[in-house]
Amino acid sequence: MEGPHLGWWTQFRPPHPAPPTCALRRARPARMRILTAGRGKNTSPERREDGIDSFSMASAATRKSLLRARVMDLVTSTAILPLLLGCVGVFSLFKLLQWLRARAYVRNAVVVVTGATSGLGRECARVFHAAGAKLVLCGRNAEALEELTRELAASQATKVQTHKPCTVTFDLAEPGAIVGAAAEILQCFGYVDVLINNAGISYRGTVVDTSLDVDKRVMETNYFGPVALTKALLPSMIRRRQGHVVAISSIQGKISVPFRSAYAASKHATQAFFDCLRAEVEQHDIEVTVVSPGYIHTNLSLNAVTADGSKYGVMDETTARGRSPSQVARDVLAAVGKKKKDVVLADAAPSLAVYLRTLAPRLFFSLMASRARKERKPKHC
Ligand SMILES: NC(=O)C1=CN([C@@H]2O[C@H](COP(=O)(O)OP(=O)(O)OC[C@H]3O[C@@H](n4cnc5c(N)ncnc54)[C@H](OP(=O)(O)O)[C@@H]3O)[C@@H](O)[C@H]2O)C=CC1
Ligand SMILES: CCCCCCCCCCCCCCCC(=O)OCC(=O)COP(=O)(O)O
Repeated sequence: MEGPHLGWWTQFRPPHPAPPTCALRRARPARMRILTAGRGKNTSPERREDGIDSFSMASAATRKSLLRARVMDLVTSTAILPLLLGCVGVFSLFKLLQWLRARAYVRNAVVVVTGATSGLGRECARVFHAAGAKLVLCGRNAEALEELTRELAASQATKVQTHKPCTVTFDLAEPGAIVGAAAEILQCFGYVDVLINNAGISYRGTVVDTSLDVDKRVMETNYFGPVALTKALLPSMIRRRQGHVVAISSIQGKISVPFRSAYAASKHATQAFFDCLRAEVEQHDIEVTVVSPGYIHTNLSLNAVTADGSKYGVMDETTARGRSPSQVARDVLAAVGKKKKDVVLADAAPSLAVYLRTLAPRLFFSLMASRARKERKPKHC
């Protein structure tokens, strides 16, 4: 007998419902087995007490559905496992091919890294060198560049053939230095395959207190310098119909947080410029990748400038708790190898904040205002 609570749907039940497959029947919870006991006695394929197999008693239609159920059982028990293993195999093969292609892309490629003397730039130099790239290391400090070159030349923990890097010393914030530096870069190996615009400087201060010179300095280093260098190297890439420009931006190129006006503005400008460039140079087969990391454990906060242009000189907790620069450098290598166009390398909250800024701007702005109120109290403002 059916319980009253089961009654309403039974009138829609087909006259000869297909019995559940073995797998399903096994999975059916005990409560349901009790509720359905006594129902559909004629259609149950189980052996009754009098020993008569209900299969042999069933009508033609029921037999057909029983047969279908048994075939399904067979298919699921025999085909699903090989099918699953096949999918895993194809996926692994695809990933392996992708990895091999990415590795081949950077092997023997001429890769320019700006800001190679510290943090993410130095780690990029290490991972691209180990991947077989011909490096042009750029920075302001010639001695630090030479030291890194010696370190890389001495390192042998790689199976691919490595190359001795070339170094070029210049200041990205000096507009007059860029054209000469680009010529020097081109002289190193004769051409450039990948330009990684990594060098940058951060900032701490209020808009009200910050001198315009500081805004300009941050923009020169983070925006106009990389833009000038890219423009200087682009014609040779276009001539060869080959090249890849990478901009190390920041999650602050997508969202703006208080007391970072100059830095966030420079990174937003970077995102915009390189997005435009990507669209324009696609016809010349040139790739553009914008990378937007969250906090990385580097010297960025130590080297940041403040409202009056002096050095901030503090290792912020957020920076100290940031991702390891070597991991981020490996992610940059992977992004370049896969010719990714836009990559965010940040934790969940900043990544979600990017969507919040677009989908619920009022909420995002009030969160930022409350962040400003909290941060204003203890320090630097
Ligand atoms: N650390 C972080 O939390 C994050 C960093 N980023 C970005 O990563 C990039 C690398 O920064 P990171 O490694 O963290 O910081 P670091 O301060 O450790 O390194 C910055 C590098 O940029 C170089 N640089 C600074 N100013 C100039 C200049 N005027 N001309 C030439 N080179 C210059 C520095 O050279 P020098 O040694 O001579 O000072 C140094 O090599 C930056 O673009 C930064 O905005 C993005 C998101 C998060
Ligand atoms: C739907 C839920 C969404 C939750 C979102 C809550 C809002 C969270 C705000 C997060 C702000 C994150 C700021 C991240 C800043 C950052 O990672 O910057 C990277 C840098 O470039 C570091 O530079 P800095 O000089 O500022 O150290």
